[in-house]
Amino acid sequence: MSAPFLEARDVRVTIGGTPILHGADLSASAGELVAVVGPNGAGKSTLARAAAGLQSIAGGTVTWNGEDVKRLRGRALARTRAFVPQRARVPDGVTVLEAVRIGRSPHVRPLQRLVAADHEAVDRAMERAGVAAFAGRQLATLSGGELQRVQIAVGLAQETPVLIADEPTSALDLGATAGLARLLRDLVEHHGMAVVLVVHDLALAAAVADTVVVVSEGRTVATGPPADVLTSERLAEVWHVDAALDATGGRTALHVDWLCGTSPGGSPPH
Ligand SMILES: Nc1ncnc2c1ncn2[C@@H]1O[C@H](COP(=O)(O)OP(=O)(O)OP(=O)(O)O)[C@@H](O)[C@H]1O
Repeated sequence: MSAPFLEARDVRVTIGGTPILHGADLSASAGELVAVVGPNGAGKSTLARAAAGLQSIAGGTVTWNGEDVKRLRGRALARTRAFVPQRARVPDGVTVLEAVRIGRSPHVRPLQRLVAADHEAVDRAMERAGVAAFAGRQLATLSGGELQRVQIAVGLAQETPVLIADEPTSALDLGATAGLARLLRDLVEHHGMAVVLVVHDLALAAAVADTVVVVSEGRTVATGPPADVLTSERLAEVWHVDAALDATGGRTALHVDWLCGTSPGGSPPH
């Protein structure tokens, strides 16, 4: 792994007078998959948006290859990172193919048509995200999981060195989730990409990530390899559950004592 391509340090975000992030850090290098985990409302999406240059920050720094994200705009930013949002906007009358072609637009000169290389990139992205079979369907007719895969295809068509995906598996079935896990690993291992994945499934995070970043109450509270970070002590402290990560033989599982613990927001189990 090289020096961090994306580096967000001590990021502070205030929305409508309310502090949302007050000291969050996140970095990602080429060939690294970083999973951002944490409870509901911890600030994961806000951090991902700030890192992607989509959320203005009140303090701290976000740099891409050493350059302040504020200096990157429009097409330059869109060629640097793809951002797969948690909730996709679904414009009326747009097909899957058209949406993925829009994803390609940062590479197309203004008022120019897509050239052969762009069509190939669009086809490749649809194939890899598993949406080619319904390329002609209107977005508004898709299931939640199908739409989520289209969002991934849109991001892949951008062919950026960095992909930031905010809970891209939340609507996916088990097989589609495993397929996406393999795809993300392929992007970092064989294409040298940096991938930032916001995800709730800690077993999945442990399986795919090189580095796990734990965000809690607007701060980064731990960063490191999954087994070092997702300890039972931290699961109790941050998520208020009695649980243990089991990562043996290439399989990961989270063993949770579902009925032990406290209600959300309560104190940790004893
Ligand atoms: N535009 C906004 N206006 C007011 N509050 C906001 C806004 N955006 C986010 N927040 C608040 O900031 C906090 C962090 O939100 P964020 O979406 O970053 O959390 P998250 O960790 O991604 O949560 P989840 O896991 O539930 O998706 C939440 O309490 C949320 O309600």
